Order: sequence, then structure tokens, then C-alpha cells
Amino acid sequence: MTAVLEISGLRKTYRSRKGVRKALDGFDMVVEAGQVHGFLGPNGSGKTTTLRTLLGLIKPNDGRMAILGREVPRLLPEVAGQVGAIVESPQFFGNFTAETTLSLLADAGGVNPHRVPAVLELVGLRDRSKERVKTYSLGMKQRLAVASALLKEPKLLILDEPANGLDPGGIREMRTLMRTLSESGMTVLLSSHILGEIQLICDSVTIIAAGRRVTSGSVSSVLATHASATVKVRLEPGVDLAGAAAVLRAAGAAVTLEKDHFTVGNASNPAQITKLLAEKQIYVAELTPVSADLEDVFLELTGTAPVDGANRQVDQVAATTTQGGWGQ
Ligand SMILES: Nc1ncnc2c1ncn2[C@@H]1O[C@H](COP(=O)(O)OP(=O)(O)OP(=O)(O)O)[C@@H](O)[C@H]1O
Repeated sequence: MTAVLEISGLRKTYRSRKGVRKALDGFDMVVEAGQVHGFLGPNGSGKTTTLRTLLGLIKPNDGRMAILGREVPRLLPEVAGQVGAIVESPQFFGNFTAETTLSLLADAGGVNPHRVPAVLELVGLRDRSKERVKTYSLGMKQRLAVASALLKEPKLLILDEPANGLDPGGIREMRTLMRTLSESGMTVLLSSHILGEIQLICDSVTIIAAGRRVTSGSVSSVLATHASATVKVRLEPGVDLAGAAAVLRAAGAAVTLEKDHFTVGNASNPAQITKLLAEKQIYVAELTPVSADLEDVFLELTGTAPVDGANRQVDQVAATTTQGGWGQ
């Protein structure tokens, strides 16, 4: 596969009167051709900064970036015509129809006017294209935004939070649209924090926390690598669960007690659980891997899982991965 987008060692520091903030701290990302790639991270982790830097809107402090094999921002003019992007929600004039809006944009951008009906068809707005934009739902406005970015037939489409504010129906429609675009050979990079949907829309993902990549790869490989380390442990009825949990905790296991079982969150070697408990004459009745979804992986890797009795502050997001586990 060929990389449509490559970022390595990207650094961006913002300076203000309140001090220096590292928004990107050596960030890396690779997006292969024809993929729908999810760019995920908690609030303030650096997603928008990355996208704005890629598009030449912000100057990085360090790092390398290439789009379609061309180094950017130096050679951005060579590839700009092949990149469609919506990084900030575009404002449309409510009294214009979608057709008029797109025709004006096509004219201003030197795009063949024949593209207008083609993109309206593609985003599913054909039948409503002669109605005024102010009568559109949020989902329809998002589609119009995507249509505007598709006018110049980009090879790479970059969308910042395209599902933001959409209801489940709107998100489903957006998902179908993304799939249609990728089937037509386009590469799509979309940032989002709506993880359940990303799992269904995307082929691959990059997860960012505190300006660094914490994991990346196909959705299935990310799930397989990070999600298999949690196991559910059930003991014989009547056996002291809390006592067993204490034995494992003393050995470094991350144990969460439930009513009739407990889970061990960092059990990369589950046999260790059986062994440690058996040494104390505690016998395991059931030990099963817990299948996690992308949301679990995201929460674990970005350190954004809720903390009992505390409101996590935005700058407390973990900067390091939690790869590897207890019991290895
Ligand atoms: N112009 C700026 N000046 C100072 N700090 C900034 C500026 N823009 C962003 N930041 C800071 O840089 C960090 C990364 O912000 P960024 O907007 O890239 O995150 P994000 O992942 O897109 O977040 P969100 O999901 O909330 O949009 C944050 O701590 C943010 O406050």
C-alpha cells in the first residue's frame, strides 16, 4: 500500500502570556491509500492542530509531513488541488439553495460546473438541492460541506469531526457516505471522538493523547493488541472475592471488584492469576477474556477513563501508552 499522508516527529508549541503549551510533541501518523482513517483523541490532544498544520494554516516547530508523496508545507501548492478539507464548520448563506451555493463555489474555484450535480448526487442531496439551505437539518448541512470539499475531485478528503452534533440517523448517513467515497478510491481522514461509530466507519485508526501517537493500525489489530488483556475471574461460590483480589493486587494486578466476580485489567499472562491464587488455596472457577471495543481501548490508552471521586482535568491526559501488562 502507498501512503497518502505521512507525518513524523511533528512538534508544535503555543506560547501565550500564560506560558508555553506543547500541543504536538513528536507526533507520527501514516494514512494508506484508499482507507477511511480515524484520527482519535480526547479534547485538547492535538487533532485540530495537526490538521491545521497539514493544511499550511499553522507553522510547526519541527517534524516532517508529506501529502501524496510531496513534502508539505513547502510543496503544498503542488498537491492542494488534490486535497479537500473541512477543518472548521463552513458557514453557508441560508437563503441560497445547495445548488446555488455549490455553483458559486465551483465558479470561484475554477471547477467545471458539471461537478455540481455529481457531488449533490454523491452526498445524497440531489432531491433537496433546490431548497434553501436554512431549511436543512444539521446532517444535510454537513453533507453540503462535504459536497463543497468534493467539488475538485480530491484524492484525500480531510474532515474534522464530521459527525459532531449529528443524531444517530445522521451519523449512519455520514457513515454510508464515507464508505461510498472510499469505494470510489478516495482516501478519507476523519477526526472524531464518537468511537462507536469510528469502529464501524474506519478501516484504520491513529489514537493521539497529549500530542503523541499512542497507537495506530487497522481497527481489528488495534482491538486485538490492546483489548485482550482484560480477563474476568469468577471463583467458587462462597470464596472471599476481596481476599483473592488483595492477593492479586499485592502482585501488581489492576483488579476491579464486581458483585460476583472481578476483572483484571492488565492481565497479559492470565496463567499468573490462577497460579497466584492457587498458591493461597483459592481456586478459579472461570477465567474469560473480556472483549473490548474501541472505546475501551481509547479510554485505556488516553488515560481518559473516569476516576472515582475526581473530575479529570484536560491536561491530565496520559502522555504514555499503557502497553505491556502485569504478569508478563
Ligand atoms: N491558538 C492557540 N493558542 C494556545 N494554545 C492553543 C491554541 N490552539 C490550541 N491550543 C492548545 O493546544 C492543545 C491542542 O489543541 P487542539 O485544538 O489541537 O486539540 P483537539 O484534539 O483538536 O481538541 P478538541 O477535540 O477539543 O477540538 C490544547 O491544549 C489547546 O488548548
